[in-house]
Amino acid sequence: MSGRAAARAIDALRRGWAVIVRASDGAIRLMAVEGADAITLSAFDPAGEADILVAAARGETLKLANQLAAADPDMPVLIARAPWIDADVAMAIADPVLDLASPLKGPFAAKPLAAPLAAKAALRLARLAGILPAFFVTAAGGSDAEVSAGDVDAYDDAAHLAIATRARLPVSASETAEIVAFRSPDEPREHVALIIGKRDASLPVVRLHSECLTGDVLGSLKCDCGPQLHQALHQIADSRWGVLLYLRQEGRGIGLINKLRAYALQDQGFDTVDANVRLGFAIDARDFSVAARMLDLLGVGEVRLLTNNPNKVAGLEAAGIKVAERLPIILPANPHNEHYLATKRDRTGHQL
Ligand SMILES: Nc1nc2c(ncn2[C@@H]2O[C@H](COP(=O)(O)OP(=O)(O)OP(=O)(O)O)[C@@H](O)[C@H]2O)c(=O)[nH]1
Ligand SMILES: [Zn+2]
Repeated sequence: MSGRAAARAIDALRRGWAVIVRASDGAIRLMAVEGADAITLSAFDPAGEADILVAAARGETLKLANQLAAADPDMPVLIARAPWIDADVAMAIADPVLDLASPLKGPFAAKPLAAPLAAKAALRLARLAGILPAFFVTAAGGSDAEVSAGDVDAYDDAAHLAIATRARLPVSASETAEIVAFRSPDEPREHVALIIGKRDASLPVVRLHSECLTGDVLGSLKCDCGPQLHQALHQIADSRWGVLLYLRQEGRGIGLINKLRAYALQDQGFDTVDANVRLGFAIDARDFSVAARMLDLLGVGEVRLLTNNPNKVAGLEAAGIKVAERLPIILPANPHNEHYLATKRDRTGHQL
């Protein structure tokens, strides 16, 4: 297993380069639809025969399903290439945000997948690369960067995360705080922990905060992240001691650009859950084992967790951290995030 192969494949896909994905059932050669243009597409596929692989949910919107969908509803769909499907049409097939502006005409036809496991690994790679889950696909061949399904799965394995450095960091919520930075050799995202107060034998109050550029930095009113971050820092400062983990899991794990695509779908009337699904991603793509590993490296095995999300409690416990108590973190809604908070309460089990 090689973290390097997955890192190279992710980098290549983001740059619009070809990648070969190999699984136990075969291999496929792919290039991201996002970012392809007439020139790169004809270099990738001179014969104009590459089919288009999309997530099951996108297939559903296009009224297409894979031959194996009955057994596995998450099975990606391979759309047969037709001569009129160029790079621009493929982008309209890939990106649901464009549906209003360019209603898709078709007819589209689904083809059986030659290597379903390789196709599924390709879609996992799309999430890790923060791109739309849509690819031009040909049979494997040539000398492009190659990655195995096992490499893809091992890529964000938290096991290799280590403490890189630590320093005192007085913050407005508490002058007694220390920042600890974590790094993994395989993965560029740097997570940090802020330890607040004086550590003692009592259970720490812990908050897992997933990065939200729009809310944390720009003061977005669409979500509750910014105020929650500051409230959490103060709640921890008011306890004996605790830890805030700042996790680089922007957009519940789908990345900034895909989150903003989800926002564009929300502008069209979809809620936060349906927007993720429509893009072809899980409702919540986060993996809390990274948080568990960080706590473990800090010597914390049991916590009082600040969250309204029972899935966070379950995720952390599944990864080996004991959650002695769940502490709610409740903030007033505003007119822009009222619907978002109601969706979290009604559709993702948040206890608000
Ligand atoms: N994909 C997507 N991500 C969003 C959206 N709104 C906010 N986010 C992301 O959701 C994450 C914030 O979730 P958290 O506050 O950590 O967790 P939570 O699941 O709401 O649970 P709590 O602990 O109760 O706050 C951040 O990564 C945000 O970027 C959205 O509409 N779509
Ligand atoms: Zn947010």
